[in-house]
Amino acid sequence: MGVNGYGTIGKRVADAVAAQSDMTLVGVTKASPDYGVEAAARRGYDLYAAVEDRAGEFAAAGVDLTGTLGDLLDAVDVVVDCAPSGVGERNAPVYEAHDTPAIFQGGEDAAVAETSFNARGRFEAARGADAVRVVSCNTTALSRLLAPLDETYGVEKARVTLVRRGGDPSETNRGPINDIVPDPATVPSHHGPDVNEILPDVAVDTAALKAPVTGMHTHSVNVTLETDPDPAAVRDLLADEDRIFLVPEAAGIDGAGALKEYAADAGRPRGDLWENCVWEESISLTGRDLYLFQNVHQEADVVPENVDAIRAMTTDVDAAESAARTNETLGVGLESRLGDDGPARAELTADD
Ligand SMILES: NC(=O)C1=CN([C@@H]2O[C@H](COP(=O)(O)OP(=O)(O)OC[C@H]3O[C@@H](n4cnc5c(N)ncnc54)[C@H](OP(=O)(O)O)[C@@H]3O)[C@@H](O)[C@H]2O)C=CC1
Ligand SMILES: O=C(OP(=O)(O)O)[C@H](O)COP(=O)(O)O
Repeated sequence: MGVNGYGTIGKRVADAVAAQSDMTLVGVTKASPDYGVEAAARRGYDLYAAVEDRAGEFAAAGVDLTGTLGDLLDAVDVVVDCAPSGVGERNAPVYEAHDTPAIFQGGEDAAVAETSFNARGRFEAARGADAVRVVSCNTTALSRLLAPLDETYGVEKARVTLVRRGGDPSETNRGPINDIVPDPATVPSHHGPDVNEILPDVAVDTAALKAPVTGMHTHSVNVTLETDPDPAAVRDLLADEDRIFLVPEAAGIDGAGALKEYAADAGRPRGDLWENCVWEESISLTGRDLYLFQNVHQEADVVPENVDAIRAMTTDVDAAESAARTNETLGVGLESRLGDDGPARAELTADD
């Protein structure tokens, strides 16, 4: 497969694909010969020009290219488009011209693909598809949370407030710098309808803000269930989800900064958190109303989803097996030894 757009998401998807024994990363593309080319070179990834007219910039910078986007498309059985939001849609005709199935990201409108994708909530719809859209980080996290709740208890209505990061750490041109703003000011935000691209029968209203932070998004979640389980049962249900990390109260992790530090200490590449991070002590019920807080690492949580989307499109591997393979190769499924289910100190290994 190939990655068209070796940026924040693209470089992570490239590494995740390269780690799969049943996949081959043929190469990646960039539009400009900036520092990202060194990351690709260190990993031995063949580099292609995303924009043919700009290939000369690479030669001028002394950067060797293997070819252009067209060459890459002719060499792969699927391309993962990780271009900036809205650019993927412009790339779609090129993929079609090369008869190369494509995976798009959440910055594209749902109409760019035959189906939106989330391994937990909507896997089979991507089987054999020519165009699939992996929903964005927020929608990925909400789909992972609402799918087991709806399956087990029924969801009467979900209401979520999203406090989104203003931009990624490397994006110095974004904000807000000194404000917290409704974004969009209209309610509901686009996130609810995006969740319905994955879980069409779940009623969910979302309201979104942007804050002057870069590390992670934070969700304040309220779900009215159709039954009234006890909090321990909900906790156990979420604990069984490999892509949900229950942050134990005893760990003293109080926000994104500590979460990212925890991930780095755990040896995660780039300090990435592929999992939803749910504060365990926040899980509470008032009658049928469930409440919890979760953090979302926007740069990372869509990465295992892209790997599973490739399998859904190009193989007959089922959802459970694909997720198990992806989780095993990447090491998805954080558990703190300070939590009830965590490995005892004696069981911890250097890889934990
Ligand atoms: N960042 C995030 O938090 C998340 C992003 N997404 C989605 O993922 C997608 C990518 O976002 P992100 O990784 O942040 O973007 P970045 O800006 O970090 O990376 C975009 C990459 O695309 C390359 N590029 C530029 N123009 C083209 C083109 N015409 N064709 C192909 N590649 C091109 C850029 O090359 P160069 O660097 O050389 O200019 C860069 O490598 C978007 O749809 C976004 O909405 C989804 C979830 C979270
Ligand atoms: O928050 C995100 O998308 P979403 O809010 O549309 O779910 C992604 O992190 C991409 O966000 P950006 O388009 O502000 O970089």
